[in-house]
Amino acid sequence: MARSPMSAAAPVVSVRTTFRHFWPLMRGDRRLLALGGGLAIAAAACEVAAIWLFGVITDDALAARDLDAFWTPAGAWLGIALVTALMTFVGDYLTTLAGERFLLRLRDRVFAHVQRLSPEFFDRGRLGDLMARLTDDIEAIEELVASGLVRLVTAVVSAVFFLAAAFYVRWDLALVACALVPVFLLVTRGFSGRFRTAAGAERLSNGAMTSTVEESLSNQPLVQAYNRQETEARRLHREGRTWLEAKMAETRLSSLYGPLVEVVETVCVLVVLGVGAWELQADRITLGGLLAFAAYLGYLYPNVQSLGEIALTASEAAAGADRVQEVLRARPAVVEAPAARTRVARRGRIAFDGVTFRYPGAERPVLQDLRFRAGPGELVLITGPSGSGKSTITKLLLRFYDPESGGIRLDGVPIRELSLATLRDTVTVLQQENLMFSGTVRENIAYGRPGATEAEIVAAAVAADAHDFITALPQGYDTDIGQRGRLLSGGQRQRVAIARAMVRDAPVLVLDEPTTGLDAETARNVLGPLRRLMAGRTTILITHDLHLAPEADQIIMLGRGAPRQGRFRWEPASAAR
Ligand SMILES: Nc1ncnc2c1ncn2[C@@H]1O[C@H](COP(=O)(O)OP(=O)(O)OP(=O)(O)O)[C@@H](O)[C@H]1O
Repeated sequence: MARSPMSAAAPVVSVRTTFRHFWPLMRGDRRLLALGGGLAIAAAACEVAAIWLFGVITDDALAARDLDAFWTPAGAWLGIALVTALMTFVGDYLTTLAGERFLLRLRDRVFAHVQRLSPEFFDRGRLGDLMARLTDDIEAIEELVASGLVRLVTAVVSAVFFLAAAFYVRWDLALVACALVPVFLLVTRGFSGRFRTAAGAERLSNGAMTSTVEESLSNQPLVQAYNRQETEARRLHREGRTWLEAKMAETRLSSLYGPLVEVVETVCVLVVLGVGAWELQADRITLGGLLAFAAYLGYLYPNVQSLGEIALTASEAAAGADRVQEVLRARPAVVEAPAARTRVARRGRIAFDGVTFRYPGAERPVLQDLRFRAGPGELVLITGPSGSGKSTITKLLLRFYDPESGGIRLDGVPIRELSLATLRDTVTVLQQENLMFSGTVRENIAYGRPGATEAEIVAAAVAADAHDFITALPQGYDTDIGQRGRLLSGGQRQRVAIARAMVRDAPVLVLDEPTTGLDAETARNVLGPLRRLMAGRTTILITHDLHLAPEADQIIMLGRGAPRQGRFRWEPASAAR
């Protein structure tokens, strides 16, 4: 497996940097988030009032054995409970809505970025790991930037409320209760660094496991044909074990944290109750006052505890954010010119002017001083041994990479000056493997040009000799062709791909080994549709198969050194040289 361009362990970025980086994406929903947070804080204020009413009921109705004194505070308490319930519901709803919208925006942004990266990025990285970054890791960021922020603010403000109320009831007892804070800070500090490392390891092994599942499942025909099910199961088991260990290391920390803080809390509550009992005996506090005080502590401590948990979640989010930011830092191999042209003549004249190219990091160039020109209706056949750089020509023409020296022109305009969309709109590539999406035959043909009419789709299918087999399918053009079109035969997929290229109707056509994988008869049969597709267009045909050589206007032979080429009618004798 090639080394991934994304390192195994992403560089560590602080929680603050993560927050600063992703907060701008919250724009548009900040008010929603603030409203959600505001309601959560108001609900906490209501809790303070409710506890105060509880103290009033204890002293005025229960301790004084006076039922009349019960009704007013009880009614107020019920009213407050209803308002709190409503505010909690609306607050939760708004916070979640803001968080999910942030997530949607973030995912869209990362996906749009990923779609601009060169194929190189996908070739070197592991797809499953990238998928994990686009799902789980992005969600972790949401927990830091949106819902985490609201939880943090709410917990801080609530803690302040309950602490202030406790101080109001008995400041000296409240001071005893505050003894928790430094212990709590020390415990949290000790945990969060370790938790961050453990969470990073867990994210990483999660990515590795997803990659293994993705790879194994997408290669199932190979796995089953070679009886390698057990190897794959072992591979996944190994990754699963690593994940289990990483998850347990993380859980050991997160599960230890809660109980540890609770023990500290219990000690504090017991000290407060002990001092309270003494004060009660000396008549310096009422029973209602003491119970209300204890209740304020009962609400204060969970908030303090959740502050610690938020610190741990933030560490986890930062670990995920590192991995997402690494994707965002990846740069495409080519950059669009600032004032790129969006119009070309669309005639399809192409010129390679002394193109030399080497892949990033490669020692030797794949192509050296490649020169040729071609115009509408012409066929350039490119041949040569495997690995000689034939498919690389397509990648350069589509500008997935820029040449090291020399240049490529389209209708007289250097392709570096064109917008990528304009350039790629002008060129249709029929790839070696006919890539399909799951969906219907119609959708797959129309993929060539969004908005293609029914008549255009059918005409393209007819020209591609695909119409007859499509209408014989159970639901005709509406038949689902399965994952990556696997319910169709190789030859049928080829024709659907030709129909898709027809619908696209671009002036330049690149056929990359169009008959690879087809048996001799099927290959002969697609020649007709291919010729119809080529008619009037500038065609580059990359092939080992020299069937179409006699029709070529130019043949370029790639190999070691400079390409050999000629503008000639094919004569088998010259092929041997
Ligand atoms: N993304 C890449 N990074 C580095 N080297 C690459 C990359 N893609 C291809 N190569 C190398 O460049 C050379 C040319 O590859 P290319 O796919 O253009 O060959 P080809 O002539 O089309 O081969 P085939 O006939 O087998 O399809 C090969 O040696 C290959 O190993």
